[in-house]
Amino acid sequence: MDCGLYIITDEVLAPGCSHIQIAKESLSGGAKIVQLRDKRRSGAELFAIANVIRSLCTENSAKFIVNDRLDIALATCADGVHLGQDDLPLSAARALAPRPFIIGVSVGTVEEAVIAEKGGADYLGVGPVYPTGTKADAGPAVGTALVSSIREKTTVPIVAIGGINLSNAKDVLAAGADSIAVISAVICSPDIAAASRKFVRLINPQD
Ligand SMILES: Cc1ncc(COP(=O)(O)OP(=O)(O)O)c(N)n1
Ligand SMILES: Cc1nc(C(=O)O)sc1CCOP(=O)(O)O
Ligand SMILES: [Mg+2]
Repeated sequence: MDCGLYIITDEVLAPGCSHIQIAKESLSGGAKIVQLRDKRRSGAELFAIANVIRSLCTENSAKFIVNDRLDIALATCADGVHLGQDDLPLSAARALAPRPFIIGVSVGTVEEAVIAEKGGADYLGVGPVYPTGTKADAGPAVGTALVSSIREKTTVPIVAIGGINLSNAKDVLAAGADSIAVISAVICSPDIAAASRKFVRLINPQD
């Protein structure tokens, strides 16, 4: 998987800013992966939104991932789906969606990470690295030490998530993360494109 800045959309945190607007602006700031994450909208609404973000990601050579909803991901030709430990099991999702379809899996321990890699996950969402107010049930922060431990035991890309901002992102990368997933530090910023660009420069200082 081509890594880089991974932006997750959230209309609740950014009132007045739609999933589509967040995707458009973060892509213009250089995001390489956009995840549509919405716990409230209907399937019909998600399908319509996902179709637009699918096109935006294609135009910007970025990957499009749908959170939780494999049905929406498949119906809109998304590049992949992100599944948590309580979502559709990885084995069931993989049976419906063979590679190159991307399946990312959330992990909060080394054991979960090893199981997810063995089960065919294409990347591991490791978190919450730092405390976050964005996801109420995220659990306690695992710290960069868990990123390093998972790096030692697995080879698939690590996408670190949870409380990551411009001040701590370097530490997360130094611990072995391949990509950084961000919600509030980008979408609560008055200029989503500019905030994205700053993360992109941290992730790829050579560009
Ligand atoms: C990249 C990435 N990592 C972790 C998550 C969290 O997924 P999950 O545990 O299923 O929680 P919800 O996001 O569904 O509330 C994620 N979405 N993306
Ligand atoms: C969606 C999500 N999943 C997490 C996990 O640990 O699995 S933390 C999180 C929220 C990340 O938002 P912010 O960048 O605003 O902290
Ligand atoms: Mg989920």
